[in-house]
Amino acid sequence: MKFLDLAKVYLRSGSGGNGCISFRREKYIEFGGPDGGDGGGGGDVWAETVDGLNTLIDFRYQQHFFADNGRPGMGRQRTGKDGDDIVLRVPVGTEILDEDEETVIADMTELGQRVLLCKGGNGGWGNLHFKTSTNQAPRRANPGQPGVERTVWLRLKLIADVGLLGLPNAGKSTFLAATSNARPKIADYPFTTLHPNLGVVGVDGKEFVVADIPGLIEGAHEGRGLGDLFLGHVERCAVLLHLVDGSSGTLLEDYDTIINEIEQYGAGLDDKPRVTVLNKIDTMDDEERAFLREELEARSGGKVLLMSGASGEGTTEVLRALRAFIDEKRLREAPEDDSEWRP
Ligand SMILES: Nc1nc2c(ncn2[C@@H]2O[C@H](COP(=O)(O)OP(=O)(O)OP(=O)(O)O)[C@@H](O)[C@H]2O)c(=O)[nH]1
Ligand SMILES: [Mg+2]
Repeated sequence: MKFLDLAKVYLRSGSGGNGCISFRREKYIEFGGPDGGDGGGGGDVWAETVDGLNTLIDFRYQQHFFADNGRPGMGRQRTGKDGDDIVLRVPVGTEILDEDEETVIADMTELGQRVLLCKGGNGGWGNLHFKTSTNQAPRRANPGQPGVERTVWLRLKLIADVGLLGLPNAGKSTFLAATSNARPKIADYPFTTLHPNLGVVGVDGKEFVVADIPGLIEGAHEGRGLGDLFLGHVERCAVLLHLVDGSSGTLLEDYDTIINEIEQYGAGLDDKPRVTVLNKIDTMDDEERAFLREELEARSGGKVLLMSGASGEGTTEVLRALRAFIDEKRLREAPEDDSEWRP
């Protein structure tokens, strides 16, 4: 089971522009000297860590990054325009690997870190450069150097911000599918190997990662050993989202089952902030909603949100509640040196 986000990208820096062959032409000057300018440099391809990203999902939509070519030099000593650089914006924590998927080219651990992946080709010299004492009218200029092509992998260890809890059939997958529709489930990446019950959801322009973790609780329950990787992820969750199926007819028992499992599991899971949701409210009328909510609030000792993953009702409020806990945790953990802060 891997919580890794992977993306393969194709990069190419720009070629340099050709140098120019040209001679001065002015009134009263019969044989003007060479005045051909140099070609512009080709654009580079860089990677840079930026704020506000915590997945590689953008690279699902764009995999080719080609920087612009430099423009050729021109007469009257004019240098060609440089090609624009192109910058891959990646989250902090991204590793960049060579095509072999083993050689690490760069480990992007700090905010604002920049690494050059493909250098643009140099522009060629114009004939101005080739003037010598013996040759005052060189008919020679250099071509621009070609750009560099390269394929690299981006690899990011995903941090699950939210752990999704609930009995089988509570509606976890439905919730993930409904809330991650604008940003598709990570499992749908054509180029990743991920646990399927993991999704990226977005609310108010920020995204976070929700991981379905009941498998892990069942595992603990049966006394099976669990990988450190997995535990690490749960420990780093900012908040747990507990979905309780309001249509099961066994609301409080269902709730207790999960709470017992959390307590047995240990690893600080029961100290995590929790958002409790009464799900499948599309099956109930207002009276039933109010009644079940009251029951659940009394049992959980906290606020209960109402939601239907199927109809979408209440999902935004749930996402916002999760978001608030995530923001709070990130603020709390922000070091004095804010370079590691990851929104
Ligand atoms: N009426 C209604 N049905 C829902 C809702 N959410 C899920 N369901 C149904 O409940 C059943 C289980 O939904 P899933 O999303 O697969 O539940 P799950 O929690 O992922 O289940 P497991 O993967 O088995 O743990 C499906 O038949 C869904 O169509 C809801 O909000 N309203
Ligand atoms: Mg499911």
